Amino acid sequence: MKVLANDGLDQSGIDALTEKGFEVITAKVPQEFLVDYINEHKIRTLLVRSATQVRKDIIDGCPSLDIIGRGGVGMDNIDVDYAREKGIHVINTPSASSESVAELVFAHLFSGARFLQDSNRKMPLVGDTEFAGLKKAYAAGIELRGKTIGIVGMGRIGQEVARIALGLGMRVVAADNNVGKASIKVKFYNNQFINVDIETEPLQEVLKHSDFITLHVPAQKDGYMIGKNEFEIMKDGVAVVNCSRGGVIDEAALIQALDSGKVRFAGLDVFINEPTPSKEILGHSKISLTPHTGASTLEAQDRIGLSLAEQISSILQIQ
Ligand SMILES: O=C(O)[C@H](O)COP(=O)(O)O
Repeated sequence: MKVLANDGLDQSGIDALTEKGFEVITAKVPQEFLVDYINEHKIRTLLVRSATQVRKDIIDGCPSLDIIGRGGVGMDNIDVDYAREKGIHVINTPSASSESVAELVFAHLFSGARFLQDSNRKMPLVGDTEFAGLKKAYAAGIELRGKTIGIVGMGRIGQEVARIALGLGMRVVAADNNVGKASIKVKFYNNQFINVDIETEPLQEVLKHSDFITLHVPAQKDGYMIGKNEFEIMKDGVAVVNCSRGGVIDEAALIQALDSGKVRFAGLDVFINEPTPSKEILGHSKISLTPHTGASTLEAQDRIGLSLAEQISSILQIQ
């Protein structure tokens, strides 16, 4: 029983699968050779992250496949319905990375609020006499405490963001077409639990009233969710973070809003044309940028590996 983990797999998953008798191959097979590789090696389970595309050509070309597994949440790189129609099991790990993605949201928020991305870029480049100038340029930082964070998408990650925000003393507002009221349980260090009910509001209201906006929605099929019109209704000096999918924000409109000062800063873990961001995004002093690493923590990948191994064993009924 061969498993090809084409975008890698944490050792936890490799060990758990090997223990059950699977042979786990972690070769990174280029997209164009994937069909031949899977057939030649009689692969029955294909595991991917977001890099490998599992489209109709792979599904039709590889009749040996029983399972397609996504180590992560978003399955926009897999033709899920088509694969299921063909009788292939398609699985993912929806809850394994929520904490890690939510923490990255705050890494971007703190970075932008205190100009870390710009000082990291500039300090190695300036001479002694210019440091004072930089200090002045970075003097107008802002605090998160007491500010309003607007969470767009109150799924697992959105709720984890809310938990951290409440712990930081932020006011939380949220929009979600599917969740009317999110009940969040917050645990504090003294082991006290507090239940907080967050009623969702229409997107426009959240955009209007938030100091910070963070997006937790799937890849958009019908154009940008946040474009010129949406930036216009936001507060002056708002900050926007996107750790969901590239293409949710219109990047040209974002650059314009940053340059005009409408948007104070942006944090982007995802962007159009991944893995290569546009020059404008890459060099912008007001953008804190990461290369789609929301789920890339030791803890999240460990949980993802274990979850995939458990699901595969259970589907194939291996005790
Ligand atoms: O959908 C996800 O789980 C994230 O976007 C993570 O993607 P990655 O596994 O490619 O890091």
